[in-house]
Amino acid sequence: MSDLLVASGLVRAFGSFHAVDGVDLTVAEGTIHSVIGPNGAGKTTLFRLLTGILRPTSGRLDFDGDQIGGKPPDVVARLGLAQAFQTTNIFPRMTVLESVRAALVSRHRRTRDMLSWFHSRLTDEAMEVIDRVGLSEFADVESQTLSHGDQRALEVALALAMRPRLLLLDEPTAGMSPFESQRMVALVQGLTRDMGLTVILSEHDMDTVFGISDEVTVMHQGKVIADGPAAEVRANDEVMAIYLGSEA
Ligand SMILES: Nc1ncnc2c1ncn2[C@@H]1O[C@H](COP(=O)(O)OP(=O)(O)OP(=O)(O)O)[C@@H](O)[C@H]1O
Repeated sequence: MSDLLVASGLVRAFGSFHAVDGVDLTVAEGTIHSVIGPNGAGKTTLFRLLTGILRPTSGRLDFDGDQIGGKPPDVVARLGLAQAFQTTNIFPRMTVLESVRAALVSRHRRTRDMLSWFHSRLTDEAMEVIDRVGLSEFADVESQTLSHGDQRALEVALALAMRPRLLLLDEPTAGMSPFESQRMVALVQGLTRDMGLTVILSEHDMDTVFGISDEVTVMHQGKVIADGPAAEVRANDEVMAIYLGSEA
């Protein structure tokens, strides 16, 4: 398996405070890789560095051979690294189909010159993505009326519309019922199994993390304190006792 993403000595400072403090991270293609750690460990800041929302203060970030550190989010997304964001409240009155079509339009950049064949191709492509996340029966439903779990699935669909090779998910099961969480886990596993997608996720629910991940990286105070195969990290008593506490 080749390495799709490699971060080396990644630092992001806010004034004199290092929210991400010399992080090394290697993510192999086709794997599910979780980044965990207590509140304030630096996970969200790390994700913002990966997607280009934040520029690294120093360090290197390579995605499939391209140095992406400091490149703007649209460039990073076009290279194939996309994050599912909580965006369904931006256009609450759009239907599921309209939302995914809009995301596809932004990828194709053909807004002005859309012939009818392009419209129908776009609809087919959108329906494919909607089907992938299990929302076919809700294609014509306004996104604001979807359940919380289905809204998160739509957010994954909007990211998939960018045809990413690497998908970032920040707490994908937050606020979900156990049933909704199981569906999200199955969706993420299907994306890697069927589409060969690589997934990096941050998650507080340890059952989800160790149920789904190939590799786990543990952060604390901006630094990586452990990483490796999920079973090894889970067996690391020090990590479990000190950093995961009663959640372990
Ligand atoms: N823009 C900013 N300016 C100053 N400090 C920041 C900024 N963004 C994050 N921080 C600080 O960096 C540290 C890491 O925050 P971050 O949100 O990355 O942690 P996290 O691991 O995602 O936490 P959580 O699990 O609570 O979401 C925190 O102490 C936070 O206050």
